Order: sequence, then structure tokens, then C-alpha cells
Amino acid sequence: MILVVGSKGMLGQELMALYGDAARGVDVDDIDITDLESVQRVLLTLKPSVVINAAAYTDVDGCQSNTELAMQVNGEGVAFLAMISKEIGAKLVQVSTDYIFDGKKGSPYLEDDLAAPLSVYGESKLAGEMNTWFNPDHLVVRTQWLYGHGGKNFVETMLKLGAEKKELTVVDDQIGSPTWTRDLALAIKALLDKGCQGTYHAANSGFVSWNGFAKEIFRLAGLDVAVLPMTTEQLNRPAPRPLYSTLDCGKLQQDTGFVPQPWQDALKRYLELRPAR
Ligand SMILES: NC(=O)C1=CN([C@@H]2O[C@H](COP(=O)(O)OP(=O)(O)OC[C@H]3O[C@@H](n4cnc5c(N)ncnc54)[C@H](OP(=O)(O)O)[C@@H]3O)[C@@H](O)[C@H]2O)C=CC1
Ligand SMILES: Cc1cn([C@H]2C[C@H](O)[C@@H](COP(=O)(O)OP(=O)(O)O[C@H]3O[C@@H](C)C(=O)[C@@H](O)[C@H]3O)O2)c(=O)[nH]c1=O
Repeated sequence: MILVVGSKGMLGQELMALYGDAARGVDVDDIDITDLESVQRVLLTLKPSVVINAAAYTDVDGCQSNTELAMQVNGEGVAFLAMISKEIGAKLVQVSTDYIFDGKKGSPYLEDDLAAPLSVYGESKLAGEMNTWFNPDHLVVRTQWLYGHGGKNFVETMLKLGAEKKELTVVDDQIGSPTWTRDLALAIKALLDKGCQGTYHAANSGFVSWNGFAKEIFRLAGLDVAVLPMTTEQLNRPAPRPLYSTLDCGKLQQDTGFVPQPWQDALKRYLELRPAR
């Protein structure tokens, strides 16, 4: 049985839908990953063969002023999951982020590139990656710019703002690959099906700025909204973000045969399937 930790989160919901009866889901009401006893109780009772950790503290600006909580959830919590999953002979899948990189490389990041997080969120997620080593049977899957059904995300924010405003200002100097949670869930399944271990990058293909992403969202949704440019410096949010954090997904393709679709196709499909709100 596959245990999805953080099953009510955006990615967690998609993993539950993909795995159906083969999965069991737990979230904050059932498990607190920052509490070793809670992790022991759940894992020793359910005895899964695979633990996918989709639980995290994902508010990037919130992490910047709540360092301790960020390190507990995104760092220490993963150590507990790794130690106890090892004890029961289960594999651990940890989901990580492009924000472990500083975005200064200028070309897509490879799995072995040097991590240099700019933010507390990035630091805490890097600590989580390292803590997976407590279980040698682990997978770290780094992804970026996620959107999906049932989650707070950039696409939903834009659609909400676009219904209210005729003009928006969105940063045009951060470049990445918007990624649909459904495609990430499929990539994780492909990695598990092939018995892969270690670190992999998984994102939809191609890249764009947040500004360009917003324009495509409005074009596909048929909303007439002017999207004006602004710099990250002008936006001045609490947590620094990497400017160019595209992930090279060649290793995923080579080891599993899974080819992520272009971000534009994924977005189109997501909007077609999205229930009216
Ligand atoms: N969203 C994105 O753009 C990206 C996300 N990622 C990574 O992907 C993974 C999934 O992200 P996403 O689906 O957006 O996450 P969400 O924030 O949507 O979901 C995370 C879930 O974890 C739960 N949770 C928080 N703290 C704990 C805890 N102490 N114990 C148990 N559960 C807890 C949350 O509950 P509650 O809501 O009640 O706090 C929530 O249900 C994370 O590892 C994230 O870092 C990587 C790159 C991009
Ligand atoms: C709503 C809005 C956002 N923005 C900018 C702010 C930010 O740089 C960018 C995207 O906003 P978000 O708050 O979604 O960005 P952010 O929280 O930084 O998204 C990140 O989340 C974490 C969990 C990850 O792991 C990353 O891969 C990435 O997806 O758009 C505007 O410029 N104008 C706007 O009106």
C-alpha cells in the first residue's frame, strides 16, 4: 500500500486520485510529521510499502518570518518520515523544489548542480532533501511552479483577479516551468514503477516568466486582461526568489521513458477539466 502524507494538499489530492484504492491518505488531522511519536504511530500501524511525502509548509513568504516552523515541517519532519519508513522497510518519496537553487546558473538545472537556496523555504526544503538520507531507499523529486485542482495556486489566483480587474501587473524577470500536479503525479508513478532511487527533476517542458504565464492563462480562459510587466525588485516580497530556475528533466525521461508534456498543453487541459467555480 502507498501512503500519501499530505493527502489533502494540492499534490496529495492528485496522487490520491491517481492511485485510487492502492493508496491511503493522511493529513494534519491524522499525522503531525513534526512529532516523532505521531509519525511512529501512523507508519507502524499502517505499514505501507511506499511513503510519499506531499506534506509541507509551502507559504514561501510565511516561511521567511517563521523559520522554526519551516525547518520543523520541511526539514525535521522528513527526518522522522525517513527514519520510520526505513524501520518498516518502506521506500520514501520526498517532493522538493527549484527554490533550493539560486537561479544564477543561466541554463536548466541538473540534479547534481550545487544547491544554494535564497530563502528560508528553500533552505528548509534542502534540509528535507538531506534528511531523506536516513532511509537509503528514497526518491527526491524536485518540481516547480505547481498548480492543480483543489489547491491555492497562481492559476487560480490569476483567474480570480482576472474576473475582477481589467489590468494586472505581474513580474516578468522570473523564469520557470509551470507544472500541473497531474503530470507530476504521473512522473512520480513512473519513477516508482521503474524502481528508481535518488534525485530526479520533474516538471512540464518549456519555460516562461510569471508574466507570460498569466497572459497565457487569460488567453486560454478568454479573459480580456492587460498584463503589465514589473521586476521582482519592484514587487519587493519578503522572500527572495530565484530568477531562472528551470529544471532539466532529461534523467527522468532517460530512466523511465516518461516525457513531460509542454506547459502550454498541460495548462489548456487543466482549464478544460477545471470545474466552474
Ligand atoms: N506549490 C508549489 O508550487 C510547489 C510545491 N512543491 C512541493 O510539493 C509538495 C506539495 O506541495 P503542495 O501540494 O503545493 O502543498 P500544499 O500546501 O497544497 O499541501 C501541503 C499539505 O501538507 C499539510 N501539512 C502541513 N504541515 C503538516 C504537518 N506538520 N504534518 C502533516 N501535514 C502537514 C497541509 O495541511 P494544512 O494546509 O492544514 O497546513 C497540506 O494539506 C511540497 O513538498 C512542496 O514543497 C515543490 C515545488 C512547487
Ligand atoms: C498574484 C501576483 C503574483 N505575482 C508574482 C509573485 C511571484 O513572484 C509570482 C508567483 O506567485 P506565487 O505566490 O504563486 O509564487 P511562489 O509562492 O513564489 O511560488 C513558489 O511556490 C513554492 C511552494 C515553490 O516551491 C516554487 O516552485 C514556486 O511555485 O507572481 C505578481 O507579480 N503579481 C500578482 O498579482
